[in-house]
Amino acid sequence: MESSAARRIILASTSPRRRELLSSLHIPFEVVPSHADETTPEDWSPEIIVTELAKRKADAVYLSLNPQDRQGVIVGSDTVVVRDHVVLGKPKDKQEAASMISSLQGRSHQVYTGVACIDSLTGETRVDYRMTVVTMKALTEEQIEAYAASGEGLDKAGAYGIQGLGSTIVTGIEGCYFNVVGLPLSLLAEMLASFGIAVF
Ligand SMILES: Cc1cn([C@H]2C[C@H](O)[C@@H](COP(=O)(O)OP(=O)(O)OP(=O)(O)O)O2)c(=O)[nH]c1=O
Repeated sequence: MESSAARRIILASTSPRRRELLSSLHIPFEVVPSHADETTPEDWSPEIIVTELAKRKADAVYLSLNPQDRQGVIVGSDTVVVRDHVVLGKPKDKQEAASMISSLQGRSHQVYTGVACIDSLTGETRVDYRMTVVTMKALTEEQIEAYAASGEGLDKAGAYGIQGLGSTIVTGIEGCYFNVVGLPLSLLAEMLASFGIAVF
């Protein structure tokens, strides 16, 4: 298998979480923020939304590279929370954050993350996703307001962060933890391996 040092990895993301998660694989990478259009038709399923948006994010960076700089593998990713078939992205303010948490507490929901990898040398693209079930404890109105007021969930799908204070309101998960935080590392490692990049 080709050495990972021979291929660049470009993370097409503005997310500090995705950067931290990718760092934990101990492979060199660079970050190029991607500003793709994230609007989607109403009737798209969560699977289609996250795979299509992951691809759009990776594509935007691919297209921004000079043809002579196209050597690395570009990684794009997108996360949504789904409750009763309703897709929740990031809240627009603390009020919407409180209403999202109110709808998620005391029950389970799904978190979908799509990952797209583009080999910028050949244009070959792989896209896949993972789904994790997250269960949240029942919360009082005061607890919901206090958590929303912390601001932690404002830049996160579903208005919470399982990796922060949100850890105290999540009672369990089924599936990949890293998928909830925005980058399913076991899936990513498989996708990189298919491009000849071994993480160990
Ligand atoms: C549910 C959940 C989501 N999140 C985050 C992961 C994603 O960064 C974010 C969902 O928004 P995304 O639109 O997937 O990503 P982003 O805008 O943060 O970054 P990018 O530039 O790559 O598009 O929510 C957590 O950090 N913790 C959680 O528990």
